[in-house]
Amino acid sequence: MKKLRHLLNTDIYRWLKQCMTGKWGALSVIIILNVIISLSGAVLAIVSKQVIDHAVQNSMRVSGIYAIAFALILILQLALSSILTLRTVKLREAMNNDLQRNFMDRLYRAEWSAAGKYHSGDLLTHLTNDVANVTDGLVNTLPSIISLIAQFAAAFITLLYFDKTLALFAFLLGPVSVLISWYIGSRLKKMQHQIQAAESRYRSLLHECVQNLLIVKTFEHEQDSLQKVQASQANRLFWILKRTRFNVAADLTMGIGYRLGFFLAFIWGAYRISIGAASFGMFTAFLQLVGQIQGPLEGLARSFPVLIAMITSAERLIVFQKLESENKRESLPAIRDGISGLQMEHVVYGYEANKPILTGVSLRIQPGELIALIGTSGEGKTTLLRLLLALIKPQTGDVCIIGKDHERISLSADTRSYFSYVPQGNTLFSGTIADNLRIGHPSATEEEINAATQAACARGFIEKLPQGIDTVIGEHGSGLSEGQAQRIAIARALLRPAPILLLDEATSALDMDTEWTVLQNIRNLQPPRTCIAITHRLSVFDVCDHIYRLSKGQLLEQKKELVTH
Ligand SMILES: Nc1ncnc2c1ncn2[C@@H]1O[C@H](COP(=O)(O)OP(=O)(O)OP(=O)(O)O)[C@@H](O)[C@H]1O
Repeated sequence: MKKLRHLLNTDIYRWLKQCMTGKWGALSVIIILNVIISLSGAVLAIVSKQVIDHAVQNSMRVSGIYAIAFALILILQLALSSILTLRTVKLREAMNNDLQRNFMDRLYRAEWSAAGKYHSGDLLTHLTNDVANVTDGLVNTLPSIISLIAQFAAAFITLLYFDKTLALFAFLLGPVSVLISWYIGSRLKKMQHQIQAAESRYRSLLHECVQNLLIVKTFEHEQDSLQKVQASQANRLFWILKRTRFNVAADLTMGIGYRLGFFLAFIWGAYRISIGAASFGMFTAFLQLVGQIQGPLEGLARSFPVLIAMITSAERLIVFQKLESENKRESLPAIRDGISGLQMEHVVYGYEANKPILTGVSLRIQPGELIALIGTSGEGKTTLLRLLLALIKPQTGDVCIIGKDHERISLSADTRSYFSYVPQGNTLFSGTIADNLRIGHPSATEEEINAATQAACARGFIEKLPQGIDTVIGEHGSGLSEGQAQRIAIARALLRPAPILLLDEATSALDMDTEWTVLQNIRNLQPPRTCIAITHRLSVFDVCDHIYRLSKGQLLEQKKELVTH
């Protein structure tokens, strides 16, 4: 009973129905085409009986007319099959794209801390395998099940008309098939979850190996890495083979049953001819119809694993639908373009309960000030920026933006539009330098781009590149030096029309003079921007208005003279 309830989980069906919104028409056409093609099989059996019986009775003209009808049905079947293929591919691709877009949308809307728990390889498995399983189930398997049922019903009724005993015998196979399929289904579902989990682990590993190619090579880690891949492949193979063995055993059991049924029907038909109870035409129609009853039953049993894969994948995708959303309103607050300050009061935050990283941080930054944030590694400097970006929320305390007229705006996903951010590490996309810069401001003019690259000390080296700003760079800025990539990331942040700039060791790869010039340029921006720069360099302190040190979860202002000497 519990298994039954699990298989009939209404959440899944509600979600699948939602996936089909706007596509019922296209799916209906596919179902109708499938049903027509299936039913034409029963018509073909009746027509073939007429062709043979009239030929045996020497009425060749009537037999010929039926033969033409037979040929026309075959042509119709071919034509409808081609249309069906085209329609199915179109709907499948549309569904695939919608589901993938919807998944990405959920991911972007979800709380950063919740979405960040997933490995990128796992997310890719959801985006590809699970989405493909759901589309395949809805677009291919579902219409095929309906047409198989129609085919079964039509063949059964026709057979009932010709021979009641055989029809009832064939019908008995129905409930038996359903029971066997149900048993197979409930066992397969568990295996399918294991397979998808193994697939996710495998992809995650491959993804990391490819991303860290440089580390693997320079640490001569090739053999270890390949061994890890092999172990993960073995685990994945174990589950795939387990499922395949189970499927083969189930197929074999059913196959033997169906072939035995066909054999008995054959003997029965031969016996009926021998006693003169059936014609030769009836005998051929007979065998076709028995095939058309058993075929659907076999087909239905084969559809079961695909349906189970669809349900399992739907369950995995639904988990993402339930990730907490950020509640973004997407309206731009009024003072976004003005100068803003910041205030933090007694902020406490920890990623895990009872393990606070920030234990009572208070800070006030006046509009237009440039603040240096220092502290030993792991003290929580990046965490503080994440709080400002509302990627995480303080457990207690208050953080707000102070507007030009001293109005307070509490932080939320919406106030992210007040901030521009340069995170640690290389965060460039593959594409041209211009594409990367326009992430900061999609409609930026050439003058704005020039001003931003100039302020970030990036204009000089960009102009020396043969393609200039249209130079194509690789993944994570490959083709550029670390310092050049950092300057493009800073220019991208400067282009964003946001009053507060957050720099997380954004100048760490620059030489001291360039770093100093970049910060000085930021200081001289018009309109001025409030800026927090996390840095470990003493040289930049004289550009800053204040220096704060994060230590043991508390923020303390440092005198410049004390830090620099
Ligand atoms: N997503 C996360 N989940 C759990 N713990 C985290 C997470 N990110 C950081 N931490 C932990 O929080 C603490 C502060 O990390 P944070 O990155 O803020 O330090 P930091 O001062 O910026 O360090 P660094 O100077 O090395 O960049 C560290 O102990 C780190 O292990």
